[in-house]
Amino acid sequence: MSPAIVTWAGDEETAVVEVSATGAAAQAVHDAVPALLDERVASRLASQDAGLWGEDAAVGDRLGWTDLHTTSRELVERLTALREELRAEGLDHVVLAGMGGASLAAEVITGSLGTPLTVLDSTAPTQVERALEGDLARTVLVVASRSGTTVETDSHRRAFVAALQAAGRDAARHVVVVTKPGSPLEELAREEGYRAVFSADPRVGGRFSALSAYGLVPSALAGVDVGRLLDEAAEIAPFLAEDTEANPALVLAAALAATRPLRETVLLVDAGSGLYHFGAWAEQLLAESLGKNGHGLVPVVVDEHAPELAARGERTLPVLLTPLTDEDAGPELDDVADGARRVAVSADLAADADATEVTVAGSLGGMFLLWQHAVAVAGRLLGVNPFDQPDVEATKQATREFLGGMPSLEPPAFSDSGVEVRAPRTLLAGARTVPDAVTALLDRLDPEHGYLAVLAYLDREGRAPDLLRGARDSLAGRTGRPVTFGWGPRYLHSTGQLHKGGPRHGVFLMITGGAPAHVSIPGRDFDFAELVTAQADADARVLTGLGRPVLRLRVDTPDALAWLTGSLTRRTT
Ligand SMILES: O=P(O)(O)OC[C@H]1O[C@H](O)[C@H](O)[C@@H](O)[C@@H]1O
Repeated sequence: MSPAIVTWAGDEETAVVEVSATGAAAQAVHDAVPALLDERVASRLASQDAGLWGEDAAVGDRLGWTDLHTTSRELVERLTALREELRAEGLDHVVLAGMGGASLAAEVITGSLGTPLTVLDSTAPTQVERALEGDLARTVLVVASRSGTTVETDSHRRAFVAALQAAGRDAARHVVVVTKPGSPLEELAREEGYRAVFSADPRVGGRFSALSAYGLVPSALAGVDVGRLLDEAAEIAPFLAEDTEANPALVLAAALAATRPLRETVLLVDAGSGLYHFGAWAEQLLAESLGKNGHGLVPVVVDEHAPELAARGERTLPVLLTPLTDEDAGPELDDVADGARRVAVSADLAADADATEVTVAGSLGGMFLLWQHAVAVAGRLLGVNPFDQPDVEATKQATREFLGGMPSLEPPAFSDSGVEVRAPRTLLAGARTVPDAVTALLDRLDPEHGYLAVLAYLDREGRAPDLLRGARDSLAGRTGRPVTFGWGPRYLHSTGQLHKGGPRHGVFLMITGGAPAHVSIPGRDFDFAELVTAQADADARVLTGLGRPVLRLRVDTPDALAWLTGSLTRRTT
């Protein structure tokens, strides 16, 4: 077995990021990094060489993210001024409407620093209703959408503007927009005279946009010192550009994408990193960047007690997100390979080098940039273009068709204890109870490569998260296979790409429903309840059309949800 690897980068005093790899992950680093050095991949990426992913990959101008720590600087002063201005008017409650890359980073940044921010990336009517019931007189709505056409974000904007007007407010003074230059949203913002418009660098895609206006505007308005975040990224950037074996991005990329056989399940484990929901951000980055053309890694966000960690298979790579502490700062300075900077590779870790594991630690700004570089290089290793998401559109198109009047999916096959069950007859195989229907779905799991995705189109606030977490763990224990969890429609902008475009090994348990609530979307002929239903119907139809097994369970009352999750948990322990 190959010796363990640890590499880190930072100034003379402390490491700012650290990556280690053991077992098969260390072997992958030994095997793959030399070629990355020969091909000068790190320096070419840092200088935005679009040819790194092959002649045919339409990478075009998608590499603007590599120097955001420099180009975003100019935002800092403007944001500080705007925050002061808003505060002076009593506008101190920030709501962010944005899907996927337009909100995940801000959620991590503000959550990690304990700064309050309401992230609205749900179309569950009761959840939207609750957000609208906040103190509107104090609310600043940040509408973030690169394309400017995302239906959820547009619907949230419409609902908020109407609520602000109904509350007698000058709504335009409460709205701040982040979008790309020339988008329909930018045009609308100018027409409506919204408070501020931030034109974000069009060369930066959503999941690579943490350090752009998408991550920085809502965070700064909520109260974060975003200059510090850029400083942290700037500290690590030179190390990521170096064609050396100590480059932590090359080490992480190789550990992720060059194991033989490929460890296709990546367990993202928060081991006390202190970073809030970093796993959810990295999940989108991995799933959308690498999950396409039948290839990809399946990221699974878990805690340290997840059954998947106890039963690590041959194809599972645990990636532990750990805190960056002085004790963790790596070997003594004597071991430093490059005298000028504290960056080194050690081949003699005391750790159990046979167990395959990766650990990653870093400052928040450093972590964003490290992972983006690593995933871009992993795309090259896996032979995919990390900057497109070719399969996301299918569900958007089907959603439009359902909203345009296409009849909803089939009637339920049967109901059991308040749970409506829908699935193709071939999948149900005669099941007449919920537990039997779930067993029929799990029977479809490939024992070597399969994963189960639990997808919940439910109100995310309240008891649902706890109930579903327990059910997820139980299903993972019962099947011995990885179980991912995603809130709909949020996951459509994250793992949705992988479900449809990645390896054909997923089986899908979709849970929908909730209390009846009518929350209208001004100017549209559908409301939030119809929108969320259309989105679930659409994704189920697209997945089924691709031959993926999908079991749909509808629960309309809290009791039915509690019964369902109890039944999933009981059956599995
Ligand atoms: O920023 P927007 O254009 O609204 O897009 C938001 C999200 O939607 C799409 O579905 C993409 O798959 C995501 O990568 C993106 O982050």
